[in-house]
Amino acid sequence: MDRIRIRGGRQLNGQIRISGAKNAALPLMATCLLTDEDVRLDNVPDLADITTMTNLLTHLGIEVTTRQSLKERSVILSAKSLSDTTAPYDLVRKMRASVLVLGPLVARHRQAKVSLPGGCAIGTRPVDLHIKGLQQLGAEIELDSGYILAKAPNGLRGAEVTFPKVSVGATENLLMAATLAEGETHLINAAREPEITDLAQCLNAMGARIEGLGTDHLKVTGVERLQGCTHRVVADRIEAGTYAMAAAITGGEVELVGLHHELIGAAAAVLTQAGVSLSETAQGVLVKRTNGALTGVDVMTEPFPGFPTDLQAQMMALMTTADGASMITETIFENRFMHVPELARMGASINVHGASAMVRGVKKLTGAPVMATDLRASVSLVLAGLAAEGDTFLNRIYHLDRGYEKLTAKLSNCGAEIERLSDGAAE
Ligand SMILES: CC(=O)N[C@H]1[C@@H](OP(=O)(O)OP(=O)(O)OC[C@H]2O[C@@H](n3ccc(=O)[nH]c3=O)[C@H](O)[C@@H]2O)O[C@H](CO)[C@@H](O)[C@@H]1O
Ligand SMILES: C=C(OP(=O)(O)O)C(=O)O
Repeated sequence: MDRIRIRGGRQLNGQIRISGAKNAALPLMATCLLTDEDVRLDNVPDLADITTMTNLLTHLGIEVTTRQSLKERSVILSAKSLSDTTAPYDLVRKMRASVLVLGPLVARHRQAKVSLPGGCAIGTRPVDLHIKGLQQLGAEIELDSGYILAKAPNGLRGAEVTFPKVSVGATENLLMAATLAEGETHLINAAREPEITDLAQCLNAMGARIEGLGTDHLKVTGVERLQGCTHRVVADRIEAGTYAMAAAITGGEVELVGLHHELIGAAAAVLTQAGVSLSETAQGVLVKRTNGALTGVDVMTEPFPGFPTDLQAQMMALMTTADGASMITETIFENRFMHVPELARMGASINVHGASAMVRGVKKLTGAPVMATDLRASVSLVLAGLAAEGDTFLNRIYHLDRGYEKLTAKLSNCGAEIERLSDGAAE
């Protein structure tokens, strides 16, 4: 199994091009199930999760063509006919976002059989809100042998769906399904993440009628059919936030290219408080420490526009060497502190009490062999390794391949000493 070796202590200086967002590209790929015309997506990141979604769509009978130019990758998806409406366990278990085919399949093809995704390292992650919402749109749903069996023989019909809890995935599934439902659908207490706005913009370009973009009340007037379109995937604000924190933890200066300042949102406000300056440039955002030192700040994860849970682990890594203490509270997932014991092995001082972690800044971290069980926890250990004295060896790096395109190249182009070691390479 591959590992990453990081020799810490190098400042990051230079430019990093921000890729298209994984969490936008995945639901966008599922939109092809809503039309028999081609959906072309530009700025699609080259990631393991995109390959998993490609494999799932191919399994369903979609023709997927990938075009790679010097700068970026495009994917053309054609769902002229489907050979299957089943998303099997073996594909769904690899990636929870596979459940996003449920809404589009039942809306256009009037039936779907999708494996229940099950829990994962960060929490139990049920899909009850997806199921209840689709039932409110008229789908008949049963659970059988680990599968969601959904049908809507006469098509879906619009309804008012109030989510009891904000869910990104449930909002996306319902939004896609509602585009082809008869009549009006109101999604109330909908998630407002920029990736949802990106999805709604793509659906509108396909002929959907969605209003209220960027708000927690999406109104969808169903249409009979959707057409193809070309859409550019929004930049990855989580990747950008991660590299902003990498620049800050090493005391360097990095320009994040291809990113609008507003997209970083609450993370930018927290970073500013911690002593990191983010200024707009012609090409993106320049990140550096404001006055040399980092200051401990309290952070609580929340649905957008709050501080994203997908940056919590990286923020914690940043706080390990800040002056003073920082209280980090995770409110979205019940088990998203797996990075804590590994950061502690590198010399961090962190105490967890329930959903909060108290981080007391230390003078330095030291390199160590570490591993993590999810994507963001893994990358937080990369950040710690960049700042640590000595060598860090990161194991189980397949998690990183799910969400960080060209991670080692992007960091080493900015002066990091980081390399991927193939199985058997000497330490
Ligand atoms: C592919 C993708 O975009 N993944 C993101 C998406 O995941 P995902 O869409 O799975 O996350 P949700 O927003 O749905 O989950 C938020 C919370 O709601 C709970 N919940 C969710 C659905 C449901 O039916 N019932 C229920 O109880 C979850 O367990 C969790 O505690 O949003 C998360 C929260 O910003 C991010 O961390 C993930 O990176
Ligand atoms: C939790 C994440 O992804 P997923 O929802 O695909 O597990 C993530 O991107 O941090």
